[in-house]
Amino acid sequence: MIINQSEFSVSAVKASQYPEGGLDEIALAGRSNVGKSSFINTLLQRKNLARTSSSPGKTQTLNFYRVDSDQADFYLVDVPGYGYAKVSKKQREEFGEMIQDYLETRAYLKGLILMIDGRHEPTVDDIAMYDYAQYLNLPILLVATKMDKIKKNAFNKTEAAFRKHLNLNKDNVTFLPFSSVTKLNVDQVKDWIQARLYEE
Ligand SMILES: Nc1nc2c(ncn2[C@@H]2O[C@H](COP(=O)(O)OP(=O)(O)OP(=O)(O)O)[C@@H](O)[C@H]2O)c(=O)[nH]1
Ligand SMILES: [Mg+2]
Repeated sequence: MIINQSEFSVSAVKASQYPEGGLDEIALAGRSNVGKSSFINTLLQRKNLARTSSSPGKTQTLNFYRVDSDQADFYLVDVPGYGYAKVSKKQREEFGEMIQDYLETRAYLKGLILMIDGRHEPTVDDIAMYDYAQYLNLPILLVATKMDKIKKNAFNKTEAAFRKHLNLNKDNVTFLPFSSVTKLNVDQVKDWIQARLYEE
């Protein structure tokens, strides 16, 4: 897939604000600071389209990015990170509701990219999110992020740590190590998205 153009489309906190274009959507979920917004910029070859930050909790709304490609056009949807301690309980509940509403009701949603920090074992929150993603019954691309921080010969350790906590032997799950710094596996991510856009 070749990406021709991309633009920020809309921020939403409720269904009435989702875009009406009728395009398929691919959502990104993962802990705060795991690298979701960086992943979008890397994939779309844009420096600062999605705002990134070294302090967690940067993305607070569902952000829809419209992507024009040589295949079908689609939206990438940046979802606020979970497991961020510095928000109030009420705020966390509102976040949860906003994310659940979107993931459970959006008919255009064709796949979920779940991002987990490749430098550490999956956390309790990561495992809960993975279980929830299974319940949603969507194709899942499980991405191990920040792999530029891991030596090549330790890659299998990361995968083993993931396998220890998450059942990866499922038809709907694809696992990929990734780095926004070295652009590791960007083409494989694009291939996975492309396949989702032509699935019934
Ligand atoms: N080394 C390295 N750092 C990365 C990578 N991806 C992201 N980062 C850094 O991790 C921090 C968080 O990145 P973001 O992309 O803002 O993370 P996010 O998941 O969107 O965070 P929230 O919006 O808070 O949920 C930033 O300091 C990034 O520069 C990567 O592949 N390698
Ligand atoms: Mg973000």
